[in-house]
Amino acid sequence: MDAEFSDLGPIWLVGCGNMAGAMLKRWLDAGLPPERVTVIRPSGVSPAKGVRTVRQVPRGEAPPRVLLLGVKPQKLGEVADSVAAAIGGETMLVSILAGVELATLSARFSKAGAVVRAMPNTPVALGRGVVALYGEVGSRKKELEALMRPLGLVEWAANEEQFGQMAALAGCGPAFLFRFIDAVAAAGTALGLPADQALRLATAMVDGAAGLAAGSDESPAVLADRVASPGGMTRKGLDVLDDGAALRDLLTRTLAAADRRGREMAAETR
Ligand SMILES: NC(=O)C1=CN([C@@H]2O[C@H](COP(=O)(O)OP(=O)(O)OC[C@H]3O[C@@H](n4cnc5c(N)ncnc54)[C@H](O)[C@@H]3O)[C@@H](O)[C@H]2O)C=CC1
Ligand SMILES: O=C(O)[C@@H]1CCC=N1
Repeated sequence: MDAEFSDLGPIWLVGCGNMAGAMLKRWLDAGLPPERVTVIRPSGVSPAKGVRTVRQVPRGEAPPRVLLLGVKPQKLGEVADSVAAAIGGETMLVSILAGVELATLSARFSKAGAVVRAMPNTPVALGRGVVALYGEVGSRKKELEALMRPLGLVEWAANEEQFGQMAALAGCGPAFLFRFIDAVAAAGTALGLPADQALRLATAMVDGAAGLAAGSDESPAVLADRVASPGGMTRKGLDVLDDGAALRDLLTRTLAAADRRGREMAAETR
């Protein structure tokens, strides 16, 4: 844990669903004191012991150091006025909303001392996620990075277009990989394996292979070659995936579709 991590906050989470909830879980697991966190959610149900949970953005309280916007992009209008009224110059506003541009956020939350976009993914719950960042946070950069580092790999985007591309790859990516696991399991079932066993094998295989790739200095191409014995089984399978760059083409179209939707959403909320 960073020395300064346990001193971060107060942090308010406006919306605490799948994504903000995953971030909170990891922060608490990493040692963030729960009493530094306030969750604002319609149910009023506390997501974790010791976390103050309220139904509406508090009024008349000292502004938080960090306010994480974690609602769906379509809900921005619903929470914007109460959030704008509650923040101050000491507040760093962190938005995880896909497709809502920095300029839109800065205009709505002009009182905030800093406004930044963050694009996490759900594996942050394990501290093995990715967080893309984009914005001008000035002197708050170290504090923001200390907050995000326990979540996994933290990468800054050079510009907002790149931030959207990072969102398509890493923010959406877990869903694409889950589809891949399902597809491998279905293919194993088609070979003749029992479905439950095929899913167990597919999941463990992806977990182990990803760990190997993450811990290796070799490229994925070299690691694939190490699996493929000359004249053996794997090469025949790779030939199918590589034919006409079939897998690469499929994923290029997949990420492009996600990126395009992010740009459409930005236009809709501009
Ligand atoms: N799910 C993911 O993998 C990722 C999601 N995001 C972004 O995270 C945001 C949330 O997405 P999810 O967590 O997937 O959705 P979600 O639907 O699970 O969470 C949204 C939460 O906002 C709450 N909410 C609704 N109205 C509210 C209000 N007026 N005040 C406070 N809370 C309110 C809902 O009760 C819900 O729990 C979206 O903007 C999305 O673009 C970003 C990266 C990855
Ligand atoms: O699907 C979405 O719009 C969000 C952005 C990245 C992951 N989920």
